[in-house]
Parts: sequence; structure tokens; C-alpha cells
Amino acid sequence: MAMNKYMHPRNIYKTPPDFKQLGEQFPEFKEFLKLDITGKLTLDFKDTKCLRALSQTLLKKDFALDVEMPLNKLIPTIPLRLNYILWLEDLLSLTGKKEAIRGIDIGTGASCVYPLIASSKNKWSMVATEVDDDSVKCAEQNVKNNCLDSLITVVKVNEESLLKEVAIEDFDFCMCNPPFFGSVHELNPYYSARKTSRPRPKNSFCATVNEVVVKGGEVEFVTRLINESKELTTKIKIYSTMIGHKNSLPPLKKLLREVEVKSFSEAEFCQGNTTRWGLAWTFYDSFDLKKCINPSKAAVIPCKPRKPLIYALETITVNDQTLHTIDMKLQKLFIDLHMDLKSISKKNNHIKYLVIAYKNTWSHQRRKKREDQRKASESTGENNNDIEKSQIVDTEITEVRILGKRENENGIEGHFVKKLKISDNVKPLIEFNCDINILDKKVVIQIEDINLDTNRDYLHQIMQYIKNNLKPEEI
Ligand SMILES: C[S@@+](CC[C@H](N)C(=O)[O-])C[C@H]1O[C@@H](n2cnc3c(N)ncnc32)[C@H](O)[C@@H]1O
Repeated sequence: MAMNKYMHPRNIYKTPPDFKQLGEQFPEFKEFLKLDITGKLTLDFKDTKCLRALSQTLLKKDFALDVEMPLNKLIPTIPLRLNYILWLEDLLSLTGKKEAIRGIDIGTGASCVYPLIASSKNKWSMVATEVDDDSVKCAEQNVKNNCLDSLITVVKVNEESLLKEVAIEDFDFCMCNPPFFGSVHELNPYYSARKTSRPRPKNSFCATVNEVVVKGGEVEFVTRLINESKELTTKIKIYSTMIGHKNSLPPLKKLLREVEVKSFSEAEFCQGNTTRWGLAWTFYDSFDLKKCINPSKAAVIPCKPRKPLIYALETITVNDQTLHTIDMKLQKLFIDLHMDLKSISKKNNHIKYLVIAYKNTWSHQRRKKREDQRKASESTGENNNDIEKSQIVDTEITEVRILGKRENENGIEGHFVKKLKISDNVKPLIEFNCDINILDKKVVIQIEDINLDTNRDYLHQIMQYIKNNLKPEEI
């Protein structure tokens, strides 16, 4: 139960179920309980029948669901499934839609566990897809047994497509627990030479190969999903998937950037001794998925609302060029600080950037400048005023930037980054939205951090840096 404290804050299994109570309430569960040497009632987690009894009992007790789970198929663990549903609730709340939510569960399995929980808990309408004939039959029976036919439709689909067969109408979201492994070999840690020292899994593992193994593993499976989403774009508001291995995240996030999603969000699902990950993306710009707090962080940080920091340049005279001039100056300022500008939207009197900093480049700037000048004067190497090449290599960030001075069509000189490469494994230090607005002939700059767990001091320091370097008299 090492990671239960990081479970989603609304997950009812944060406090582990009391086996004694459960046994008293459900006699069919009691027969699987054993006394351990300390006299505590326990379950044999290596026995698939015990795992199934626990999952079935929790679904009965907490969701009034009666679910058939064939022993030769994947036995769903309920705390993890609930973590995913709760995260979807958080993501959907960003869209503003509260009722008549419609979703697709790709690969629902024999239990049809996600649609059953989603529709009994939230009254969501679900289309559940599956390729395996036996699983389709069992899933349909489970829907019928729980009288949820009006909310859940099980569809037998073709292996070739993940969404296209069913995403004919519009949906609010899609979800997926993909086969995680690329080969049977990967399944058993003992087969993999690299992992011979790994302990045996604590839980019994029971599933058919097709449920958990797919050619190319989860990266290829989710790559297909991302590529299909690129074609369907706004047909589905939020695309999402579970990820079984952390190292699958970097290539998939890279692909999301390449297909130019409007925003994406990742989550960590912690339960018992297992961690899984979630990835969600959208092609809508009316909501920002980055605003969704990672459930494992929300579980441990107190949630107090944060206000954006505001700098109003009141003394300047606003003309047609003002917004553009400030835009150029701010872009140069962020680029000089080695920050990454992810998205820029420009509308009439408003400009918005998403800014990402990977290291603290804004503190002690004067000292850094003096050191740079000293190094430059000592240097005998090539130094060209127009093109400055610098290669900064540190343990975490590899950044290659070629800065060029150019004039735009309005004759305003600016610096332009030609190439900025940041390793996908590097975690941002701070991500913030920067808004420039012209309101009542005043320019207002507003910055707001996206993740609640970032150090708020950084935002204050960055705002101070902006104030020091963007003086009204210089506009
Ligand atoms: C890891 S299991 C997940 C089962 C269930 N959703 C759960 O969480 O317990 C993956 C499921 O996806 C199904 N599947 C594989 N490829 C599929 C495809 N192209 N379309 C729909 N389902 C697929 C498999 O048959 C399997 O039942």
C-alpha cells in the first residue's frame, strides 16, 4: 500500500478496504480470507480467484455492480480503474460540459469494467469496443446483467482501427487501457536478461496473450491512436490513454507535439505497489488540459487558489504598434532566458504564450552578465556580432541555439531562435501562461503558473525580471 497516499484525492480506496468487514458483509468473499501469522485477515494475492473475489466484491459494495470475470481473462483491479475515471472527471470539468457525457472505451475486455463504473457512477453513455469474440460476449452479458443497456453499447471492432469504426458521431472523450507489452518475452521479468534481479510480481498475473501483448507494444498502439486522433481532431473532445511503462511517455509526448495538439496533460495513477500513467490530449483551444492537476500531486498538496501576477504599464501611450513592440520585447526576453515558447495565440488586443523554463536562468542575472563579459574578453575564439552560436551542455539539458538578429517588416529588430532542442526527459522547472492585453488604453501583462506544485517564488522572480527589463519609458 506504499503509494495509496498518492491516489486521486476522491478515490474511495485511499483507505484500503477492511477485509474483516467485507467478509462479514459478503459471505462469498469471506471464504477467500486467511489469517496471517500476526492474526490479521489477509488474501492470497497470487491466487487469481482471490483477486477476482476482491474486484467483484468491491464493484458490488461500492457501485452496486454484479460483474462476471472469466478466470482466463484480465482481472481488473478496481482502485486503478477508479483513478483513471476520476482523472477523466477532472479533465472533462475543464470543458464546462456537465451532462449527457458520451465516451468510448477502446478495448473494454470481458469485464467491461470502465463503462460499467462510468455509467453507474456518472451516468455517462459509453461505447465499448473490443476485438476478442469471447470478451465481446462476456462484456455484453455484464451490461445486460446490470441493466445498463440504455447507457452502454458493446461493439465488436476490427483490429485495424481503434476509433474510426465508432467515432461516427461526436464524443466528449475516449479512453483506453492498451496492451502494454510488445512480446510474451517482456511479460515475465525472468525471461528478460536485463531484469533477472527483479523480484517476482506480488500479484498473480492472469490474462490471455492478446489482451496484454501487441506488436510494437504500447508505444506503437498509442502511436496509432494519436495518428487516428489527428484525422478525427475535434470529433472527440478529449483523447486519453493509460500507459504502463514510464519510458513510453517521452516518444508519445514528442508525437503529440508533432501532430500539433492544442494541449495535453499527463497523470500518475498510484495505487498499492503499482504506478501507471495517463496521457490526454485535445484539438480544442477553448480549454487547456494542462490546467488539470496531476492526481498524484493533488493528493498531497493543499489546493488553494492562486492568483495571476499582474504588471500594468500605465504610463505608456498606446498606439497601433504598442502590442507588437511588447510582443517582440517579451519574446526576446524569454528567449534570452533560455525559455521555451510553446504556443502563441494572437487576437486583436490580446497575445498569449505558454512559457516553459527548464532551469533558473533569471536569478543573479547581473553577476552572470559580468562573468559572460569577462569570458568573452578572454576568449580568442570566433565571435560574430550578427550570428552568435552557443552550445550549452549540462547534465540534464542539451540545448543548441543559434540566435540571429533580424529586422521584421516594420523595421523592428528582434532575436530569433532557429533551433531549440530540449531532451524529452527533462522536467520543466516552471510552466506559465503569459497574457498581454490592451485594456482601456493600458497594457497589462499577466503571468500565471500552470502547475500548483511549482515553487511560487519562481513566478514572482520572473515577474520582477520582466519589470526590470520592460520599462514603460523604453516602449
Ligand atoms: C489490457 S486489456 C484492457 C481490458 C479492460 N479495458 C481493462 O482495463 O481491464 C486490452 C484490451 O484491448 C483489446 N484490443 C486490442 N486491440 C484492440 C483494438 N484494435 N480495438 C479494440 N480493442 C482492442 C484486447 O482484446 C484487450 O481486451
